[in-house]
Amino acid sequence: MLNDIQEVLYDANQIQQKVKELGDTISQEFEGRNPLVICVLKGAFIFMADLIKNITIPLEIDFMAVSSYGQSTKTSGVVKIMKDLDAPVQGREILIVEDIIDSGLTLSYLIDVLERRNAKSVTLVTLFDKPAGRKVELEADHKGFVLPDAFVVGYGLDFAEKYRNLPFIGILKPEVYEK
Ligand SMILES: O=P(O)(O)OC[C@H]1O[C@H](OP(=O)(O)OP(=O)(O)O)[C@H](O)[C@@H]1O
Ligand code: HPA
Ligand SMILES: [Mg+2]
Repeated sequence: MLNDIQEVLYDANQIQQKVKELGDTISQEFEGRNPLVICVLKGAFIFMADLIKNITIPLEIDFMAVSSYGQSTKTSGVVKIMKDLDAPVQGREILIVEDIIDSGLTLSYLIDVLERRNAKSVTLVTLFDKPAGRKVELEADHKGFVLPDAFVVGYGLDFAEKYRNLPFIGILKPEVYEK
């Protein structure tokens, strides 16, 4: 698996440090608001678990699974809900937890869904941001690292469901997906 990585961008320690900073900021911002923290599966599951351990105020969690990449390194452009939330979001203060914003299509779709369901507020935190990939205008309220224009894996992010368990984020060698 390690042979398929061209370059490690951020290692496990650097990620944990950043996640703690994000947890501190979010704890202050959401004091007294009892946020509903939504994990966007599958990619965000590791970030979600680490982040909420660094949030010190009361919160609730829920999960939504959406998919648009499948076996490719390019978005299909069609965001499919594979699993919906368990509970209504009407009147709730939502914090969406995402692993990466690339084209922005996944999150613009999700934000639209949550607003149509009458969430009170929607705030966006992403660990990784790849601004060069944008197809729609979208900015996270909080972000960890800005990444170069390359396909990355690890810390929850996959290529064809592989590499999610790598503890770091790294660039996948193009020969892995170009063959
Ligand atoms: O900004 P975008 O171009 O929409 O890309 C970002 C989304 O793509 C990935 O999910 P994917 O569809 O691969 O599903 P997964 O989380 O199950 O890997 C990633 O986890 C984000 O949710
Ligand atoms: N890697 C893995 N999954 C992704 C990426 C990426 O660079 N961009 C959007 N989904
Ligand atoms: Mg994926």
